[in-house]
Formats: sequence, structure tokens, C-alpha cells
Amino acid sequence: MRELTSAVDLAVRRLDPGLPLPAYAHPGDAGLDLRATADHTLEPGQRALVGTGMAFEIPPGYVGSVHPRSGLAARHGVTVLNAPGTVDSGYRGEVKVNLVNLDPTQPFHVRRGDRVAQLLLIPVATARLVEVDVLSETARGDTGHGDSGGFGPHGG
Ligand SMILES: O=c1ccn([C@H]2C[C@H](O)[C@@H](COP(=O)(O)OP(=O)(O)OP(=O)(O)O)O2)c(=O)[nH]1
Ligand SMILES: [Mg+2]
Repeated sequence: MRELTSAVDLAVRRLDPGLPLPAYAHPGDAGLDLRATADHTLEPGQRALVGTGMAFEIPPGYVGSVHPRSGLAARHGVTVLNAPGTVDSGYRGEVKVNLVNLDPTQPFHVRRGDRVAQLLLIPVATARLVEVDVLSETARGDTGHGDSGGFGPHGG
């Protein structure tokens, strides 16, 4: 893979100096892996707000997006309850991960230092609302929620 040609500066404060900075596991990865500051046991169906020990200064025009790790979901049924979590650019507190164990039978053990989620830095527009009486016409109009067909090879 070619070297990164562009990256956005992201200020980070380590509230827990014992943990490494969040990092991309591979060049080209979209998410910085976030680690847990403490041990947690999640019984089936249980959730926990897991500290990451990191506070960020998300640049204006961006949002920090807290995503699940697909390996945790596939192997253990563990995901981020509010996925994707929204870290506002004005937020200066510790980023926390609302981790939930959806496995019906197996408890899940988080250990300090485990990578529990990933943070994506995503451009986001701020809307300036313009109230109107009529919206512009389109081919779709107001159809949605499956109006174009269901699932399956033939569109259902
Ligand atoms: O997964 C997440 C989601 C949010 N936050 C922090 C950063 C974010 O800026 C703040 C508020 O999040 P959000 O707007 O999603 O929550 P809310 O329920 O609307 O709370 P508030 O009224 O404080 O905005 O909480 C996290 O640390 N992790
Ligand atoms: Mg909010």
C-alpha cells in the first residue's frame, strides 16, 4: 500500500498515561483502536460504559464516530450499544464506549488494555436550516422503508 498522503491532526490527551495512544492497526485502517482502562465482566445482555482514558479535540467540521469491532461482534456477540457513538467537536471529556454483550449465554470479560472499539474521524456538515413550504420533486418522492422491494435475489 502507498504511504498516507494526507492526514488530519487530532489532538489527544492521555487521561490514563498507562495506556498507549490509540492507533491504526494497519496502514489504511479507518478506525483508531480504543482500549479499555479497566476490567469489566459483561453478563449476557449486560452493558457497561467502558472508559478509554483518552480525550480528543475533534476538529471543527468533523465528528468522532465510535464504531464496534467486527471481530468482537462475530466471535463474542459484543458490540457498541449506541453505534456509532457520536463524539462532538466541542466535547473535551473522556471518550467512553457503551459496550453490550448480546451473546445469549456467554459472559464476556474485558481486560484493561483490550481494544474494545474504534474511533473514526469523519467530516460532517453543520446544517443551516432553511424552512420552506414545498420541497423539490424527485423520482423517489416520499416512498421509502422498502417500497422498492424486499430482500432476496429478486428483490422480494
Ligand atoms: O459513544 C460515545 C458517545 C458519546 N460520547 C460523549 C461525547 C459526546 O460529545 C457526548 C454526548 O454524546 P451524545 O450527543 O450522543 O449523547 P446525548 O445523550 O445527546 O447527550 P448530550 O445531551 O450530552 O449531548 O458524549 C462518548 O464518549 N462516547
Ligand atoms: Mg447530544
